[in-house]
Amino acid sequence: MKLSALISALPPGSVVASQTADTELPVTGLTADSRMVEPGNLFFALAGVKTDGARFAVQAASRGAVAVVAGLSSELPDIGVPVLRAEDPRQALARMAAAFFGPQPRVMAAVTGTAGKTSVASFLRQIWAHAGEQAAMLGTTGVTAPGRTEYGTLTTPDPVALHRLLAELASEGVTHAAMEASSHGLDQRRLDGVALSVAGFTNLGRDHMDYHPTMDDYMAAKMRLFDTLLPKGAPAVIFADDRWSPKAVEVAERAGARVLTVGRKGGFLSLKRVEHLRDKQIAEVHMDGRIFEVHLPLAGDFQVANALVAAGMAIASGTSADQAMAALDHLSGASGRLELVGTTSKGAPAYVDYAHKPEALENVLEAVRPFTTGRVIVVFGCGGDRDRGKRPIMGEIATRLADVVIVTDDNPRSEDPAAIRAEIMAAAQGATEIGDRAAAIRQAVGMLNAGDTLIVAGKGHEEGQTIGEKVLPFSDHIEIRKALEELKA
Ligand SMILES: CC(=O)N[C@H]1[C@@H](OP(=O)(O)OP(=O)(O)OC[C@H]2O[C@@H](n3ccc(=O)[nH]c3=O)[C@H](O)[C@@H]2O)O[C@H](CO)[C@@H](O)[C@@H]1O[C@H](C)C(=O)N[C@@H](C)C(=O)N[C@H](CCC(=O)O)C(=O)O
Ligand SMILES: Nc1ncnc2c1ncn2[C@@H]1O[C@H](COP(=O)(O)OP(=O)(O)OP(=O)(O)O)[C@@H](O)[C@H]1O
Ligand SMILES: N[C@H](CCC[C@H](N)C(=O)O)C(=O)O
Ligand SMILES: [Mg+2]
Repeated sequence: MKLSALISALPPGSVVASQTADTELPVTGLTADSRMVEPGNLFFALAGVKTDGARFAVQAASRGAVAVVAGLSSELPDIGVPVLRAEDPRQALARMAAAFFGPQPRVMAAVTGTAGKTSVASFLRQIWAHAGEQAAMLGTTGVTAPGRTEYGTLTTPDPVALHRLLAELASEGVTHAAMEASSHGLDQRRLDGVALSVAGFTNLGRDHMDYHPTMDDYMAAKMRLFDTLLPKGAPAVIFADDRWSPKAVEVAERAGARVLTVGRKGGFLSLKRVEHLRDKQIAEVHMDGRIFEVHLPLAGDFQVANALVAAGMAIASGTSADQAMAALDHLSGASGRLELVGTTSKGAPAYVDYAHKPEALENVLEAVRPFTTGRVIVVFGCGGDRDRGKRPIMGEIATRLADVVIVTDDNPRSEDPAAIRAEIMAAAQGATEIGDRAAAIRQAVGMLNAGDTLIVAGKGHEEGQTIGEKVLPFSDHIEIRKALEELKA
């Protein structure tokens, strides 16, 4: 593709080429990482959290970059290749990547919120598939599409990886794709080239306070999905019962979206009654004067919320209400989201859950209480090199809502694991500290009596424990199963 074709994918004037630039040059690929530049690539010099890509423009040029895109005030040495100046180089990258790779599934849906994104994206894919569509999802757990499942690393991939993937999916016949929009992804313009048909919002709680200076800034990043990325008049499906819902509705309405609210206070899908059983819930949902009885085969109040957001997004994107509602009776939970891994011979269940932030932990502990006649036992830790402020908050929540709390390690990364545990323990009166996560799980499983429930929180679907630079194989599922077997032996 010619450089001129990529430039014309952007709004006029948003990128300016130096006079010497030959815009008829062919571009062989796009990248923001100088180490990945191949001859003929267009290199994007982006200012990042750790460093500034401008420092690597020389390396990019020497590896054969055909031109460099940089910010208006970014200081570049003379690198001997044409420079394009962009007002918003991250947005230029996203839009050019979309133009470079071409096709996307016809119906693209994105969901944002602090908790529930993976679950909603997974449910939406399942509803579409149930309705006979070729459907995919991409997010924290990787990519799931007809004939492919791949483990991923980022919740929202960078634009180049994202658009390469969307083009592949489209060429494989996928017509519907649900993706997660993380606040990092939205803030860093990773989704700015996606042609959205529908967007969703679940809730807002404390997360990533190491990256976003305030809650308002965090909310504003999430709201880019509605006020910048969603085309005017397109549907915005918003969970109505969260503290931040009114704000989300206001932003989406102001941006000209067709706002559809779901939940107890929802106007589009209105939740009237929920009956909680141990591993299923029966919900009565009203829509347009019609009454649907949903038998959701999942535990946890929050899964009803996620199912309603997903159903709302499916209906808003063309699935019939009958098909969407019927599909809810057949949903499987996303891997590691309040997932029942096994039970003891006395019938006590052991769940794996991905709660790694305060509200999620609160929700999951509250969700199991109604069907726990004995004790709620929780094993959890907090990740290193991530928001430190959440550690004591999670310690307090665990001791308030569980009967037995075991504090352990969860991806200490470059930090001292004992110091992380100490920050949690400071607010977790009466908790036990066992650093070795496998030993913590074994101890918790060994304690289970009839009527008790175990929650192992924080790692969900993860398959490794990151200690320093190393990722050691680790799975909560495997450790729970091992401990249950030892108990039965
Ligand atoms: C903090 C953060 O979000 N960082 C992301 C960001 O990196 P950055 O631009 O800030 O990188 P940087 O290291 O400062 O470097 C600046 C620029 O110089 C370039 N560079 C750097 C070194 C070099 O030798 N040559 C070179 O060209 C880099 O490629 C980059 O373009 O942009 C990169 C490209 O898209 C991402 O890979 C990277 O994600 C890192 C790996 C990461 O861990 N991100 C996490 C926090 C994240 O994004 N999480 C969210 C949310 C998860 C959730 O829901 O909880 C997600 O969507 O996964
Ligand atoms: N609607 C919800 N409200 C509150 N908590 C929820 C909700 N949905 C899920 N959770 C909790 O959050 C955890 C993560 O859920 P999920 O993976 O669906 O969210 P996510 O937004 O994708 O999270 P992440 O940003 O970490 O990828 C679950 O294991 C559960 O504990
Ligand atoms: N996407 C999240 C996942 C956190 C999962 C938890 N196990 C941890 O390591 O903190 C993050 O990178 O902040
Ligand atoms: Mg997720």
